[in-house]
Amino acid sequence: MIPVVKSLSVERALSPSADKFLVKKPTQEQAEEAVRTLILWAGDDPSREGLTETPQRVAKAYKEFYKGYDEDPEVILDRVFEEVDGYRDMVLVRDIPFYSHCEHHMVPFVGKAHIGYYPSEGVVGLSKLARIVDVYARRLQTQESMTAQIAQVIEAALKPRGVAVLIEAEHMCMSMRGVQKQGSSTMTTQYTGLFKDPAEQVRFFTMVKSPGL
Ligand SMILES: Nc1nc2c(ncn2[C@@H]2O[C@H](COP(=O)(O)OP(=O)(O)OP(=O)(O)O)[C@@H](O)[C@H]2O)c(=O)[nH]1
Ligand SMILES: [Zn+2]
Repeated sequence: MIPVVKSLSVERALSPSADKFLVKKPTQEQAEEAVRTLILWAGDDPSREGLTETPQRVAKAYKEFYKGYDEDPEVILDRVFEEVDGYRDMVLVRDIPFYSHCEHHMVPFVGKAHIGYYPSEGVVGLSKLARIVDVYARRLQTQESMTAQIAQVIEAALKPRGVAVLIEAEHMCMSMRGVQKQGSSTMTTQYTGLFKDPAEQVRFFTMVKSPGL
């Protein structure tokens, strides 16, 4: 859940999934000023030559890192293909790479998502599953909420007989700072419908980890 930013006036929805948390978006100038403050906080001089254009670049990069706030996953999953000649077995898209930022430190966590589902009324374009991963990855959240949100939106849009989402990632907040445990990875899973059955979970996991192309 995204907390209300009380110091900002109620004006603009932060994201489609957070309609009730309305905040005013700062101007480009305000964003750049905030970056200058952080450069000072780091101990450097924002007016030295190498750093003068940095605030502008960081503000631009943030637009890319967090563009998921401007995207609606339900629109992405809008198109369902019903003609699949009776295909009913699992559809699995695995090894979808993503870059995200944890909401606790705003430091990257990087990994792969695997999404499986059993179709009922139709199938969705395969690329759309990867796009859904990016929508949530490009917002601030925890790995757990990202996993749950991906499963929920597929469930709502496709009404499949079951959805399985597995995410594995390395959190830079655990490797480059804090506890400093390089190479540890975190796995999260969310299962609905048929995937509540442990045998289905084993099948999903076996397919995810089977040798690739
Ligand atoms: N559950 C969960 N925790 C996360 C995620 N990303 C970062 N964290 C953790 O968030 C926690 C924040 O803990 P705090 O004690 O409030 O902050 P901190 O002092 O910076 O913690 P340390 O990382 O232990 O130095 C840390 O344990 C992080 O490892 C995530 O996606 N899911
Ligand atoms: Zn973190």
